[in-house]
Amino acid sequence: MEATNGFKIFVVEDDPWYGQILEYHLGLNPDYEVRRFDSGRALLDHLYLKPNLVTLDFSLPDMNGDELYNKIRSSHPDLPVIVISSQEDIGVAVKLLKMGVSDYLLKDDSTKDLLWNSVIRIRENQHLRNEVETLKEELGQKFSFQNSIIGNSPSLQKVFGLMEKAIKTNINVSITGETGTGKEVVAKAIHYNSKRKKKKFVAVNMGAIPKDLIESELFGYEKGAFTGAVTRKIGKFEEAIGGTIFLDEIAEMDLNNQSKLLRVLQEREVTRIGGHEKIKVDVRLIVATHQNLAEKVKANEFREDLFFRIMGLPIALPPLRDRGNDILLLAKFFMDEFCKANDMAPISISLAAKDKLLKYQYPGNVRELKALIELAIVMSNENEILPEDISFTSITKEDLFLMEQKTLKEHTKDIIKYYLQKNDNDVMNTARLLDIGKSTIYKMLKEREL
Ligand SMILES: Nc1ncnc2c1ncn2[C@@H]1O[C@H](COP(=O)(O)OP(=O)(O)OP(=O)(O)O)[C@@H](O)[C@H]1O
Repeated sequence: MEATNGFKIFVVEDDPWYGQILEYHLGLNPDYEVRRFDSGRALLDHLYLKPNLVTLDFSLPDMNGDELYNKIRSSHPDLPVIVISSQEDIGVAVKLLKMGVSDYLLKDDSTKDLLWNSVIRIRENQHLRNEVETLKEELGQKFSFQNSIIGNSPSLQKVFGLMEKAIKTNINVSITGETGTGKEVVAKAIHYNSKRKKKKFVAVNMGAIPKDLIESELFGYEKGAFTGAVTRKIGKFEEAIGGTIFLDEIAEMDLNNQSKLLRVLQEREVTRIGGHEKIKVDVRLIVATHQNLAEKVKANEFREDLFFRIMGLPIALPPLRDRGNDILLLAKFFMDEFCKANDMAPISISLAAKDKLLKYQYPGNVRELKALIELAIVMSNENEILPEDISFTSITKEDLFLMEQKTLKEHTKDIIKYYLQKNDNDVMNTARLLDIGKSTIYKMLKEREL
């Protein structure tokens, strides 16, 4: 950090000689801007100058350390304070540290060095905290609707409208949609645009955890709760306190674990396995599934009471094939993203290739589109994506049929040819099977159309 943007340290010390020593010593670091005050009042009057750190002599003429510290904390709760005292009273030290002072140093021969180290440590902590804040901000930006959820089809606009509603409150949210439609992206965007954004978004995939481990994963355990529990483990619910827990593939949960989850949601508190303490868990719950939960309730595979508790605000994500032109917006987004990440110049896409993308059915939805665009870029000449660069791995007969650009007459010929081959060129049989006149087939054969 440059001196112009220095780290401001305010030293409060009524003994001018000792104050000068501290001021001189700390001033040896050119990054520090040190100012000295000789009373608590003088410091309070200058807090508007926004120091980064304050050191306090415990016994000042106008007030003592804890009184002054309380006053500082009430107006500047995040300002780190180091107390320097000539009293070797462990009780006072513990009390001040409990109140939240960053460090408590005794006035002796080693004070200067201890102070020097303490300032470095506090500065590093502040730096890390700022970095975390900036990253959280960036993450929030990244997950703002416009940046993270690409598309403006009417079906997606409807989803955005519901998300806006979800963001304003703490209501539970249940997201449904085929695989790869962006359920997790939506859950994250709700979290990072809500009041909870500074706390954690904790995602748990219920389908990926063996059922015997779900309880300990979600609610944690105490040391010694079972063989192998060598340390305490904090569960995902506790981890998400103040934030959001996202339970993906909720339909995969077995009935026993469903009851445990229901209890936690009703009581809003968890008890770690092997523990007694009830821990309040203020979390927003978002669940997702690609299955039909109502059907599972009917089949007695999902508890009805849990179903109603988690349903909250339901958001149904449309499959990609129903989002029209969003396919091309997403393709462009993934093209730019991939080129940027691989230090390539931006690439374009031909009209015929766009057409090919629009005709496909995308069983794997957005995830599949992303993968096939990335592959198409790799296969291309790096200037333009052409139809032959695009290959669909999970192609269905329906896709193939729609993708072939043929007239109805051409399709008819293909069908007749197919049936003729299948029936050993038996015209009578083929005509009967297709319910058309045999003369139509003879005519086509004569004109060499088949
Ligand atoms: N509208 C969108 N805009 C940009 N990227 C998207 C969009 N929807 C999904 N994605 C991307 O597609 C991929 C799959 O999304 P996501 O994991 O959220 O889907 P999902 O529905 O949760 O899938 P699954 O059911 O398999 O868990 C991710 O890489 C995600 O970033």
